[in-house]
Amino acid sequence: MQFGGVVAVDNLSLEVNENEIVSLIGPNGAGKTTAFNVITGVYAPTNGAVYFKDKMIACNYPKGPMKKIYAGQNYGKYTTTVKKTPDQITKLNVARTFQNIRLFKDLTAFENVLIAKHMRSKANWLSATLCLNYKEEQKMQKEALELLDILGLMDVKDEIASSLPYGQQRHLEIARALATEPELLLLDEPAAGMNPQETQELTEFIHDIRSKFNLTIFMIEHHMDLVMEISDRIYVLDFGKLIASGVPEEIQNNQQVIEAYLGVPDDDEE
Ligand SMILES: Nc1ncnc2c1ncn2[C@@H]1O[C@H](COP(=O)(O)OP(=O)(O)OP(=O)(O)O)[C@@H](O)[C@H]1O
Repeated sequence: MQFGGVVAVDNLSLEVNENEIVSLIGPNGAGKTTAFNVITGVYAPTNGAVYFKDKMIACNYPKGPMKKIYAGQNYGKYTTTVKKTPDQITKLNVARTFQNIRLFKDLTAFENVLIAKHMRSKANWLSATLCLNYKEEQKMQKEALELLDILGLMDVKDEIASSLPYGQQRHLEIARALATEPELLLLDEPAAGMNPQETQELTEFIHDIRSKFNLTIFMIEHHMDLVMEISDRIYVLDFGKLIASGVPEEIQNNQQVIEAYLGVPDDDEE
């Protein structure tokens, strides 16, 4: 993925298998969020492809002015264009949360989850307003409440999202992502801004939702305790390039990773 002359993600190839928890780590600016944005259809890759359950959901190759300035590898390898919007990718059962929380700030916690439920539904807001599809609407409301309960947000279901403490807003974002009934859940720095105790609770919580919702989880995270405890496998990016991949023990002992990342304490690390 190249932005003008900047190669943000360079020849990255990775896979996440069903039911795994896989983490993508690396220093600031390594290209992690860009990789998520390519996977979820926010950006078309400059030269590359993304597959979900063996189906191509994105594919692109250098075109127009990019033909001249493309600085990556595998020129000529990709020859088709497949571009699904983030919305279409959500409908394929891929959901994500964002580094900077993106809730509907002026709606309640319940409404935030209910809107996400509507993503899965044939009913639209108009038919909901006119009380068409009454049964489906009732079912979605019930499921939204169940999710709020599981996420420990029942007490604040009628609170305006922006008025909730930060930790609860993060939980609400996950509830909203789960409401779209994903098979693959992408979490972009879910523990950002959390203290060690909240981070530990989140670690257990991510474990729980994987089994409860039969999820595959792909996660960007800077909190190494969480990453090392929870990940089945880890990929490490540095300056857009993959420098290591493996199980947590391999990553912890990889000299290149230690130098690039683990050796440099993050500001919010203990
Ligand atoms: N829309 C964009 N236009 C231009 N450059 C971009 C754009 N998005 C990202 N970049 C650049 O791509 C590189 C990778 O950024 P990215 O945000 O993906 O890194 P990151 O690993 O997620 O960092 P962080 O941990 O700080 O979130 C950076 O050099 C960034 O400035």
